[in-house]
Amino acid sequence: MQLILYTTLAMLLTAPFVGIGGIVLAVRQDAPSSLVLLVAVPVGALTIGLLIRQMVPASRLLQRFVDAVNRVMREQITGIRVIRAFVRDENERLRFAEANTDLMGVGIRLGRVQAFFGATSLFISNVAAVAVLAIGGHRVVEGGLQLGSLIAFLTYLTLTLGAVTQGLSVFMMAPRAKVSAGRITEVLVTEPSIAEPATPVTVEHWRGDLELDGVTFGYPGAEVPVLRGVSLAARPGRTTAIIGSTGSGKTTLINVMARLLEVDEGAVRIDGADVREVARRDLSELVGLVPQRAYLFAGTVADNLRYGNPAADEAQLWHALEVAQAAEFVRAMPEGLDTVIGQGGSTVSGGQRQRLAIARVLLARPRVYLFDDAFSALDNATEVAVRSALAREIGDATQVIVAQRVSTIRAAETIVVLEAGRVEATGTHEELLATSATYAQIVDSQLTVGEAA
Ligand SMILES: Nc1ncnc2c1ncn2[C@@H]1O[C@H](COP(=O)(O)OP(=O)(O)OP(=O)(O)O)[C@@H](O)[C@H]1O
Repeated sequence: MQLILYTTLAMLLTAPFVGIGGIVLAVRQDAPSSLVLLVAVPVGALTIGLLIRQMVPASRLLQRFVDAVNRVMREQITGIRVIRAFVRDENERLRFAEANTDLMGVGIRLGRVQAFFGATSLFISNVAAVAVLAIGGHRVVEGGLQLGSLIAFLTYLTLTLGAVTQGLSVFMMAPRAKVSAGRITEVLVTEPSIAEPATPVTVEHWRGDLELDGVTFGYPGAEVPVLRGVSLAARPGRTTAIIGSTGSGKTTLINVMARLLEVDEGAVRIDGADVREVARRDLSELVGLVPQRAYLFAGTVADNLRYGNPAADEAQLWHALEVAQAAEFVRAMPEGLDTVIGQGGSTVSGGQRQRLAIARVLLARPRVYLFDDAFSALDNATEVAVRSALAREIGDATQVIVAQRVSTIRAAETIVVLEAGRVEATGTHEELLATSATYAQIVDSQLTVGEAA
């Protein structure tokens, strides 16, 4: 897109002036020789036009193949460890070679037409020059034309034909630019599915009383909904845990609570206000989420923590780290809070990343904390320490915890058992042991594993 804009400004806009100016000046130098221009310009324009038409499909293909090579390369770089672990190097090499061969094929085809394009325009221009010399030369000999005028005419001729070639060559780039423009437009016209409310509700003091009422949600294009008629309540000052087998919809449920996904039916309410009626900024301050895969940005530890609260001072950062049991390892880092973390948190371990993400959300001081499997990479002792420090720190805020381990959730005031997107049972650990077969099964499987170990 940048290239076509530049060439349009630099060439397409100037070409008509140069072309027309050249013709006018040439005719003024010598009218009879201008007959050559009358033939050369249309012939040149037509031939070049036809060549460009030839290039259009190839240019379009080229853009697609460039895409394919980029896609394969990106996948291979991201998945390099998996490729090595499964010794798929050779297959991947072949996949890359295949994408590259396609690109090379169309590149060569296009290169050939382009080379022909250059040669043809030069040929037309030279034939025209020979014709001018033949006509004009006679007239110079006969004394009807000055030698200087003939040379000047030749210059104007070259200028005019050059302008025609240049002007038309911009169209050569048009097909690729059109493909690119299409993609940019696709992004620009995408409407966010999470809309800002027209008249947002304002609540003076949020308490964080979270309620889900008959929530149904399905991912776009999926045949069956992931969540079906889920109703539950998470009260301030209490811990509500969600447990269920893999794929039962726990992460989806958490995302619906934070309004990162919009419900299809039912409603999510905080302090009685439908989250769709709450301004998105208010909601993001109200609800703090530690996602399943905590993401850290390239930057220092402090930068990452301040993502939760840009105004936090050092003492607040250290306090949050203490609560998240992260202070010790941050202190041990070469530059403490100013240690640079690699992109995506690549230079810290999974457990360290989780603890930094917990510290980050603590700094934001939301009223509702959503922990999506946020303790999974911590050993038992660290998890217990984090959980008890958290409980003291966040006091009467609402806590929703998704976990796989029963030990993480057994003390929660309310445990919700999610099965295939439905609430199968709700209660305390003891109640569920007596009433929910699924819960008893989960507990049993973990005990067995524990005992066997
Ligand atoms: N972005 C998505 N698009 C389409 N389907 C999705 C998407 N994310 C999740 N799903 C589907 O929704 C279902 C529930 O996924 P979800 O991640 O909520 O489960 P979960 O209970 O958190 O699982 P886990 O314990 O493995 O993290 C799965 O069947 C999954 O295939």
